[in-house]
Parts: sequence; structure tokens; C-alpha cells
Amino acid sequence: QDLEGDMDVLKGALRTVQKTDDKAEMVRALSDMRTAASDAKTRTPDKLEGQPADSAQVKDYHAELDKLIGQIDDSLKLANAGDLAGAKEQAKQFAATRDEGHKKFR
Ligand code: HEM
Repeated sequence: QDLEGDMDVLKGALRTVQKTDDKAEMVRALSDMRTAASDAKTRTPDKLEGQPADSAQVKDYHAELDKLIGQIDDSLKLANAGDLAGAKEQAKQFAATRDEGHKKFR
């Protein structure tokens, strides 16, 4: 799984999160997003190729993905509690993190 593949999973699973009314399906989609975001942390975007692992930019890349993972966990908590509307509301915040990440690293 490369970074593009991780991003494609994020995109597809987010669409499921936004439209499903099935608790198990939503929990699965959010879990898939969590796995993809964690995997993305092990990849290097082209823009950061050659940057040392401890550089400010690489750290910021990881921090942006950790922010997304934290938001996914908040949504997962709600979904697991059966609050699908709340989980969807929380998932609206993913887009801002996505846009931030893309502006800086895509
Ligand atoms: C829910 C959140 C996100 C979604 C839905 C999303 C979706 C996508 C999609 C659809 C692509 C194009 C992939 C392709 O070419 O097939 C992409 C590329 C990319 N995204 Fe995201 N993204 C998200 C969050 C992030 C975050 C948080 C970061 C950075 C911290 C990030 C960094 C990148 C980079 C670097 C690329 C270019 C990858 C490449 O083609 O090599 N994305 N993203």
C-alpha cells in the first residue's frame, strides 16, 4: 500500500461515513480510515523526499496525520456508542485537516 493507496482508502471510506446509516458499516469505514492514516505516517510524500526524519516538515506531516487520527477516534467513539448523527457531524472536521495537509504536502 503506497501513499496514493492510503489516500484512496481515506476518500472512499469518508464517503461511506458520510452516507451510511448502518452502525457496523460506519465503524468499519472509520476503522479503515484509521488504518490508512496510520499507514500514511510510514510513507514519505514526494514533496518531503530527502528530508531528514527529524526535520520540522516531516514532523509537521506526522502531526497533521495525528490530528486526523484523533478526529477519527472521536468519531469512532460516537459511532460505537450508536450516535451515528454525532459521528457524521464530527467527521465534517476531517475535511479541514485534509485541506491543510494537501496545502502543505501534496
Ligand atoms: C480524510 C482526509 C483525507 C482525504 C479524504 C484525502 C484524499 C486524498 C486523495 C483522494 C488524494 C489523491 C490520491 C491519488 O492520487 O490517487 C490525496 C493525495 C495526497 N494527500 Fe490526502 N487526503 C486526506 C488527508 C490528508 C492529510 C491529513 C495529508 C497530510 C498530512 C494528506 C496528504 C496527501 C499527499 C501528500 C497526497 C499526494 C500523494 C501522492 O500522490 O503521492 N492527505 N489525498
